[in-house]
Amino acid sequence: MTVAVVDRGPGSRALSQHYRLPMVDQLKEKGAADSAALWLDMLPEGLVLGGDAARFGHPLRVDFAEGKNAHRRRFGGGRGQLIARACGLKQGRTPSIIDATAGLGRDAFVLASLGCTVLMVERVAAIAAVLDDGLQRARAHPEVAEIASRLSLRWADSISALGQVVDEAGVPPQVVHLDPMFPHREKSALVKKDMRLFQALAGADEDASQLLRAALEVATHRVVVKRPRKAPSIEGPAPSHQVIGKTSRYDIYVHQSLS
Ligand SMILES: C[S@@+](CC[C@H](N)C(=O)[O-])C[C@H]1O[C@@H](n2cnc3c(N)ncnc32)[C@H](O)[C@@H]1O
Repeated sequence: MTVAVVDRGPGSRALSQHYRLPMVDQLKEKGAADSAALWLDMLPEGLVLGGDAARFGHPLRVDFAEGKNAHRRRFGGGRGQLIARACGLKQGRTPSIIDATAGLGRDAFVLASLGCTVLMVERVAAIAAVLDDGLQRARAHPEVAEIASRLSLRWADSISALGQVVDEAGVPPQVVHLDPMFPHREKSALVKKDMRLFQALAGADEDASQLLRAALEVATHRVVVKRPRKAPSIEGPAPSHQVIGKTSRYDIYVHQSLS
């Protein structure tokens, strides 16, 4: 799927060079000539990722201070929620975490809001670009700046680069969090439009078993993998145990317990 950067001057050109994405002339209006194309546009409210509205719905933007992220921060259930239990945040523990499938950073933001330092890794350029933009704005936002100071981002493929990312960070993570895409079942008309955009860009992450292997090599304590509740585990070693919620579950692969 092609993603082009809308030409709005030097900032957008730098973005296109950094992520090696083509530019599109503003006058051609964001890929209107090609309904399969997606675009990144630097607007006053932040970097937005969009495409043909009938196919993909509203453009996406990462905003850690508003919307779903803000709601989950206020009412999400703190350390009682599934992700916190899976990552071992019991009794005040705040492990260091790599989120090796960062996406829009929602899970990483939850973990950072509970006190963890989280290094996010995302391999799709356009997703990494909107996530980085959201992170920069969060660092300047009084309500979430403190949380955002615990988040960092690398644009890389975790399968090939996790070892190098860890070397650069200087300390191996205690926990690696994985939430690969899961192939969707029949009811594609019911798949939310922003998910369709995401699926068009990220695909079905069919190399998840290689990702699990790479994660197991770098995590000192555990790897946690989010799955739909009834989905099979990722091909590879059997999980040590599971934490099961209403719609999703975590498979947990333990090297040693978190103290
Ligand atoms: C389901 S989404 C993750 C959503 C994320 N947990 C959140 O809260 O926003 C999966 C993401 O993982 C990314 N991904 C999958 N395999 C990856 C890999 N090997 N390296 C880096 N990113 C990967 C995909 O590009 C996609 O953006």
